[in-house]
Amino acid sequence: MTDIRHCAIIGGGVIGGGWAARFLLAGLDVTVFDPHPEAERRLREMVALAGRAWAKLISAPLPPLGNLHFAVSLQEAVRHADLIQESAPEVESIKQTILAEIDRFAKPDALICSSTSGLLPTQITARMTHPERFTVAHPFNPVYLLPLVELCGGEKTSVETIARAKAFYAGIGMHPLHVRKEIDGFIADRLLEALWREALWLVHDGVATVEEVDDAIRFGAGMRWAFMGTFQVYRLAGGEAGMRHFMAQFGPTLKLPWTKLMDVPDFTDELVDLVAAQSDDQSGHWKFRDLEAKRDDCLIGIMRSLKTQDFGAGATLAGFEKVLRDRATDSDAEALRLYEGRVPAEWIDYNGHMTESRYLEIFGYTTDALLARIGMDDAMLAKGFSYYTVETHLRHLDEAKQGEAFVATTQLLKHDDKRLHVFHSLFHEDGRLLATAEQMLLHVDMKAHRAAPAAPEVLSILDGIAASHCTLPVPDGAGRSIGQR
Ligand SMILES: NC(=O)C1=CN([C@@H]2O[C@H](COP(=O)(O)OP(=O)(O)OC[C@H]3O[C@@H](n4cnc5c(N)ncnc54)[C@H](O)[C@@H]3O)[C@@H](O)[C@H]2O)C=CC1
Ligand SMILES: C[N+](C)(C)CC(=O)CC(=O)[O-]
Repeated sequence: MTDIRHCAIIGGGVIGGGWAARFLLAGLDVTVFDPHPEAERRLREMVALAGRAWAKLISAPLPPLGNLHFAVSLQEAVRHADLIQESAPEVESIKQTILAEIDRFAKPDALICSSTSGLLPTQITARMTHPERFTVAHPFNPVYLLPLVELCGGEKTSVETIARAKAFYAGIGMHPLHVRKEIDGFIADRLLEALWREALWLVHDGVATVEEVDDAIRFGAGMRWAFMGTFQVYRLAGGEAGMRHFMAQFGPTLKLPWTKLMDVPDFTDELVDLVAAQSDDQSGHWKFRDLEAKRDDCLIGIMRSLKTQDFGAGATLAGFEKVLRDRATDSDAEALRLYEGRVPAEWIDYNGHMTESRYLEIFGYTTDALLARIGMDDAMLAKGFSYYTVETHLRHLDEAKQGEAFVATTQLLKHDDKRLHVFHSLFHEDGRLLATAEQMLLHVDMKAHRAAPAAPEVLSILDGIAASHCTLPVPDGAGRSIGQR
């Protein structure tokens, strides 16, 4: 763990939102400045999406979520931050102004990073007084899932800054790649842009639709790129004779007019309309958030599978889970806070306090929140799978009055592929324990009307929660029956 605990994000769009989510999930506090009126809503939605993704991805105890705050000015956002992640629009003059302002208001020891996709660090830091503490930290969308972050310093960036940034990003589950030469586009976007150019030409020339271009990637090379990149893949394509044979055989084709390389198609209205219309044909039936969730689920599948191979991004994930396990102390582990609210007037009975059935109602909502947390979502229901509660032992311990606030927490006692044994606790806002409910749930195949093993992704989330909750003491009252002293 580094000394960085509080991060500021300037520009909370697609990338700033992704950073906010990754930082918060890693337990860091985050302050965001973005003048756009919709920025906070969009960013909070992204944090929710990322929380869902991490719950599915990571089988290790996560630290408590960091605190999220929206500042009304850049100065307010950066003044207490240990790290500032500039994620404003990709315009050199905007970045120069913002970085100069960050430099002016940040703490002297703050690390200043930019998410730029390809602008030169020396250029964008031209107006900073202390560019030695600056580095580009270029992420990939979705930032909360993809581990790569390219670090590229400018002429004045210090060696310590790069070392500090490397340690920080590695500590939040990323793979920092130091781009040692300052170049436009760094490494990854140079490659991505070459592919993007060729793709546009293929559509422009009527050779293929956007869908056909995507199919050419996703059913072939794209799958192997995910874990081997280009050089390792081509080494194997050279057969036993390896890279030398591959180069001898396919080197000459590079001279054939296969690619357009530096030619950029003009972004005429016709081309933009063509690409946009074909993209609508391909994906217009998807709601934006659903397509994001599908992308995330596919990435999670790839990363979890790579983890079993201890290879590429899977090895990074395994390393991060180890860090999380090592970092988790008994005091870090805590029951999940799943449901909170206030006692409404209609819940009050003739005794002047919350009536008994409402306790079970609250625990029912708590169970629903737990099921959502472990990935038992609408898609799972649509497939015909759910959890049913088969037993509850409810203890009424104290009373709550109208308007009083409460919070319900859950400790996972035990689980296997079909059973879920949980212990809910209901606390009054003043800290009094109001009630507990110990429940057994069964995973059910609703079409077959019988218990069935839960999906591996659900079980892996449960494994992650169990890894944390096994350090908690057995709650007082667990395993009790009526009349027992
Ligand atoms: N979208 C992508 O795929 C990737 C983008 N990047 C880089 O991340 C940076 C941000 O890009 P996106 O998030 O895609 O853009 P975006 O348009 O989604 O977000 C930019 C945000 O900056 C805010 N903003 C504008 N002026 C501001 C100011 N003066 N102060 C604070 N906030 C301001 C906007 O309101 C907006 O919410 C760019 O440098 C981009 O090159 C890096 C990797 C991938
Ligand atoms: C399009 N882009 C240049 C902003 C893309 C990136 O920088 C990285 C990514 O996520 O593809």
